[in-house]
Amino acid sequence: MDLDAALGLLTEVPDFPVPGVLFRDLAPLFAHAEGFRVVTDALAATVDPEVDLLAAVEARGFLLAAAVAHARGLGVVLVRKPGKLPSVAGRVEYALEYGTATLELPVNVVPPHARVAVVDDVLATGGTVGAACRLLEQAGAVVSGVSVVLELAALGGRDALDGRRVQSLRTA
Ligand SMILES: O=P(O)(O)OC[C@H]1O[C@H](OP(=O)(O)OP(=O)(O)O)[C@H](O)[C@@H]1O
Ligand SMILES: Nc1ncnc2[nH]cnc12
Repeated sequence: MDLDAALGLLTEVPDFPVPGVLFRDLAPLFAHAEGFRVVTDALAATVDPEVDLLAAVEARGFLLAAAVAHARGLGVVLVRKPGKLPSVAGRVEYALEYGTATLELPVNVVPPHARVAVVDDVLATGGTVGAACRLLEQAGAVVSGVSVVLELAALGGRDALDGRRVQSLRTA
């Protein structure tokens, strides 16, 4: 299966989770052994060889980052939604395409000056990945780049990331 066919496993769901949003559902891709491998290998190839660590945002980002981490021999910083972490190193609030949210960074997982690549499934407004980048940078890390499966260009996520390097497998 090639990358185009693998990305063809994504489906579009109108008016989810709120009216007016065209939701891009990666569940069929995650459930397809070959499609998932093709996409995670392609995503792994976008990650700067010099990085020390990956970071990902709960929940879909965790799945992709774990596969990329395995492929590249890296660890993953788990950036979490509120109330999950016993000790919080940093917290940011941000706006989503559909609502607002908060992310938290665990203590003692990001070494100062670590070079970190952020992995996620969808870049929409950039609120989520931007918040993760700010958390990592507040902790003293350097964000070397952002790798996503799908970029929704009309929502301006790339511009919201203030010049950080963004690589997407597909732009819609
Ligand atoms: O660029 P943005 O506008 O911030 O949107 C992209 C984010 O939205 C989705 O996460 P969601 O919060 O829906 O969580 P999930 O992974 O738990 O489904 C997606 O997984 C991205 O992280
Ligand atoms: N349209 C969308 N589809 C899937 N995930 C999203 N996250 C933010 N916007 C999204």
